[in-house]
Amino acid sequence: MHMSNRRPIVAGNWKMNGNLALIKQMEALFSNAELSHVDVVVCPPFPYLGGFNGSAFALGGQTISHFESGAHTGETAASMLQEMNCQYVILGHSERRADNNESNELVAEKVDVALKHGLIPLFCVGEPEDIRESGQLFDYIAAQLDAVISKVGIAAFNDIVIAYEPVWAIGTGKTASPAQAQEVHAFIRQHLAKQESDIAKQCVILYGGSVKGSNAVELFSQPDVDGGLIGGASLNPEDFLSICLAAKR
Ligand SMILES: O=C[C@H](O)COP(=O)(O)O
Repeated sequence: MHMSNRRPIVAGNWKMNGNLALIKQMEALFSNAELSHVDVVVCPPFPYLGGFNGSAFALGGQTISHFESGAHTGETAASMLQEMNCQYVILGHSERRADNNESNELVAEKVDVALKHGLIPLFCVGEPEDIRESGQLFDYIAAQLDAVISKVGIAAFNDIVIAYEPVWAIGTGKTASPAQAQEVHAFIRQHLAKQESDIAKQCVILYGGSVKGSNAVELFSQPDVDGGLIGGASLNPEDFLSICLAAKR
């Protein structure tokens, strides 16, 4: 049997929350934690990226512009995140798709720009509740994946992390069951495998949506779930640490 060597990732998405005090608390707690089994990422709002000192975790942005630079007021370039020591960037989050009308095609352009600047996209896919109820779940996820595959090519998925986040589970306390998460993660892997089976086996796929210390072990123990993208619980250092400790060993 082929054994994957996928390394777990737990990423905290602070969204538009947090402050300098939270950075201090996080750094104090995480600098003494034994987390050699997992890559921990924190994605704070842009102004706070420069406020982190230690190397207890990697940093990520929450979006980038699809432009490289220039007269685009309010936007942030991939090269700037790279200069501010970011290794990751969240792209295609459902909140940006909804609040900022980000289409599958725009998300694909951003993934392309991120890769060109050496950032690892945390590329989010996931269905709203009505899509799941109408039986279009897999077509919907496939279209989100295909837009990026056709823009950057399947080989680029060596350097892309996928996050499956069912929209109905985000910030609602309504977590996908471990079986529901596994079903979609397996589908994503099979969909990639239609193009390139080794890349499908190696691709890290995170689950996001109301992950907490109390449900993380069960979610992360699913065979195709390689970690999590954590919103609300990433704002509480102890909760976030317990989720990181729950990653597969
Ligand atoms: O990016 C993180 C997700 O949107 C999950 O958020 P949540 O953990 O608050 O449900």
